[in-house]
Amino acid sequence: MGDFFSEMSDAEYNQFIEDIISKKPLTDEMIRAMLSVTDRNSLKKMYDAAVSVKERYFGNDVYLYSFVYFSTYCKNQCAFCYYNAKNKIDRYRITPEELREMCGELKNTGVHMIDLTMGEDPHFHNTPENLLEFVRITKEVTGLPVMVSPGVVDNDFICALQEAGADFFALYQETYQEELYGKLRVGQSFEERAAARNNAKAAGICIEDGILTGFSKMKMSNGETINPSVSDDIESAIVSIHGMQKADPDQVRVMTFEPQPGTPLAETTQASDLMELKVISILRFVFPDRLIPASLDVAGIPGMVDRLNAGANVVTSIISADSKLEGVVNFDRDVSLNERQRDAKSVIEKLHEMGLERGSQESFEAYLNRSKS
Ligand SMILES: C[S@@+](CC[C@H](N)C(=O)[O-])C[C@H]1O[C@@H](n2cnc3c(N)ncnc32)[C@H](O)[C@@H]1O
Ligand SMILES: C[C@H](CCN)[C@@H](N)C(=O)O
Ligand code: SF4
Repeated sequence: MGDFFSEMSDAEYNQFIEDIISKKPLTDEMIRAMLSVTDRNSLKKMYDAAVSVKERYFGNDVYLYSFVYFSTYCKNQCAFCYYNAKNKIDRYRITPEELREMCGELKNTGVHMIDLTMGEDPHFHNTPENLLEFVRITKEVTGLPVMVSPGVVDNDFICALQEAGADFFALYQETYQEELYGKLRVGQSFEERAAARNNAKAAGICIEDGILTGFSKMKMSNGETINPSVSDDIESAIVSIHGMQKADPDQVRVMTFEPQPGTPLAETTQASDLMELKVISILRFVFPDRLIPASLDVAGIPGMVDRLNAGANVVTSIISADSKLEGVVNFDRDVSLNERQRDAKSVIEKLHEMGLERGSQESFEAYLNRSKS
């Protein structure tokens, strides 16, 4: 028995691509069928279709974001996250002076935007001026657009971030399967998280939403169980893709959950990237003209190649080679700093090998301005 792509004639396959480009919606049956594809040739056809759609809107342009994880303190206890408040790890918080120095180094590396990310650190959550100062420093020193990833903050804070110069607000729902959400973002309101992203959109800031895959075999260290139909990646992805559509995000992502030491989900079996690659292609079919990241945090530059070849057009989590800062998933946590290959120069070299180009800063900022209007 064939699958969604193997049964298509060449004419039907080309028509499928044209339908996607003209934004014909996918049915749940189509999404389920695509997520169920396992045959290598059919996967290649799915990825190639996604790349064809991406090329129609973005050509060979790829955009690069530098990642500044400026505070790893957090008051939350997300079951999947290394920086979970209960995890006994070394944490850091950089100073405004250190940020200024880092921005000076990042300024001319070829990145299009700086992503300022933090745990939900009370030092910034209880005193918003501390984060607003970081946004202003980054804008002043680099002159580049700034993404903020502060976690859930109230509307006044969001409006102040917009006034301080924030261009993008990243806040990932992880899943729109609310029972699964409750097991992942323990004690955190689903509605408040979604509302913060909507408030950022209303404040005129571009927004990024995102989901995780890799929970089909989740194992809670406290012995708690979860209904397999709730943690099933295919059903969760379908619910989540529709959930993300509601807020009309300017960027959408998917990442593979990587179990982290010292966390409630540490014993979960690490899933392959396959589901992430399929979801990237389906995100391209559902959001044909939007930014879709390939995160270096999950599988570095080798992983970036697969994700770009599945329809992504942004490379994120770029960390300069000598940086002492962390990633989030940190696939390379155990690699010594100077062996980490997540710098912009290495990324751009690989893009050229792939026949891709670093997009112009003008085209990136034109996208931001179109999205904000
Ligand atoms: C951007 S970082 C921190 C920003 C902010 N504290 C927040 O939670 O939104 C948080 C994101 O990284 C991703 N993440 C965290 N731990 C992960 C893991 N172990 N595997 C994959 N993705 C992970 C999740 O999507 C999560 O929303
Ligand atoms: C998850 C992080 C992004 C936050 N806005 C970063 N490590 C990434 O993978 O892009
Ligand atoms: S995902 Fe964000 S909020 Fe959750 S524990 Fe990690 S840093 Fe904190």
